Amino acid sequence: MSGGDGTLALIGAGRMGSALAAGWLAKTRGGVAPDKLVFVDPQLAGRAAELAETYGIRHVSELDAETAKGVDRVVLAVKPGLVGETLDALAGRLPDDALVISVAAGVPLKSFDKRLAGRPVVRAMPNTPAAIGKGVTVCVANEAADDTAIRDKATKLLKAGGQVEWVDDERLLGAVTGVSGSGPAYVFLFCEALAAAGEAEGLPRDLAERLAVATVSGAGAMLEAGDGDARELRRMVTSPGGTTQAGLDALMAGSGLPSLVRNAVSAAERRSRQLGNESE
Ligand SMILES: NC(=O)c1ccc[n+]([C@@H]2O[C@H](COP(=O)([O-])OP(=O)(O)OC[C@H]3O[C@@H](n4cnc5c(N)ncnc54)[C@H](O)[C@@H]3O)[C@@H](O)[C@H]2O)c1
Ligand code: PRO
Repeated sequence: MSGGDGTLALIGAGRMGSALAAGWLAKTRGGVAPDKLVFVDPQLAGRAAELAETYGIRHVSELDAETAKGVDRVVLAVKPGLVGETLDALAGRLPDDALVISVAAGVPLKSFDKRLAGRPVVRAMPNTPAAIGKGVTVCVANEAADDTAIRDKATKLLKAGGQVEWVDDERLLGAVTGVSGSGPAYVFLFCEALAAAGEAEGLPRDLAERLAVATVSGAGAMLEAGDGDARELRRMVTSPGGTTQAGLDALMAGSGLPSLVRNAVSAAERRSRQLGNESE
């Protein structure tokens, strides 16, 4: 089981919340019993609705006092702008020692400390590959959660989605959001662009899409296998004066792909700080 005998409340069962819940419910990874999980969301839809139906998970539109009594872990996955009001509604109901894990981009620990005085809070940044156990989550603890047993409890829960890393400096979470939180979207965009380019060169659309998906996932699997870092693996594909070199030269023309990626991560990091300020 994923730590504790109490109920795990997922507040905000949208895209990220349901990706996390899929990991908790996977027997080999999360092993959270469906009757120990409650979805708290006024509008249960999509993947979360499917999970609720498949596993018979209880669903409420807000955390009522009776349900809240049995809660020992809360994962908060509402939009950053809704964190404040959601916490205000929760604060008086949650048991004092309930662990709160927030995945809201940008929302700082101090916003939680202000509303949940003394409660252990972990601010975490996961990503959607958590749904298949291939995600990565970076965490930072507030003072009340800065304790091995509490960190272990959070790690155990978040590990159902993949790797878990901890940092001590909360300011790093913005850069983490820019790299791994938003990162899957950059990779998906690259995959879309690769398929579209193949189609533009005359490949049938469905073949171009299959080639792009196989290439992105094959390259990712090689990185994961650890038979070399990204630079070494890239060199293995690149014959001097060959086709890959011609393609890479085009990717590096002008300001080049590294500069575009640098700008993307920086823009996401900046937006994360803005979301934090807007959530105050
Ligand atoms: N989507 C991602 O890749 C990703 C990655 C990391 C972190 N996050 C963070 O996760 C959070 C949710 O993002 P998302 O993409 O899943 O958004 P989403 O819109 O898919 O999900 C948000 C959910 O919150 C629900 N909700 C709204 N008000 C609520 C309330 N008062 N109580 C309970 N539930 C309520 C909505 O009905 C919705 O289902 C955000 O804070 C985001 O920064 C998202
Ligand atoms: N998705 C959320 C957003 O786009 C946070 C990281 C990934 O704001």
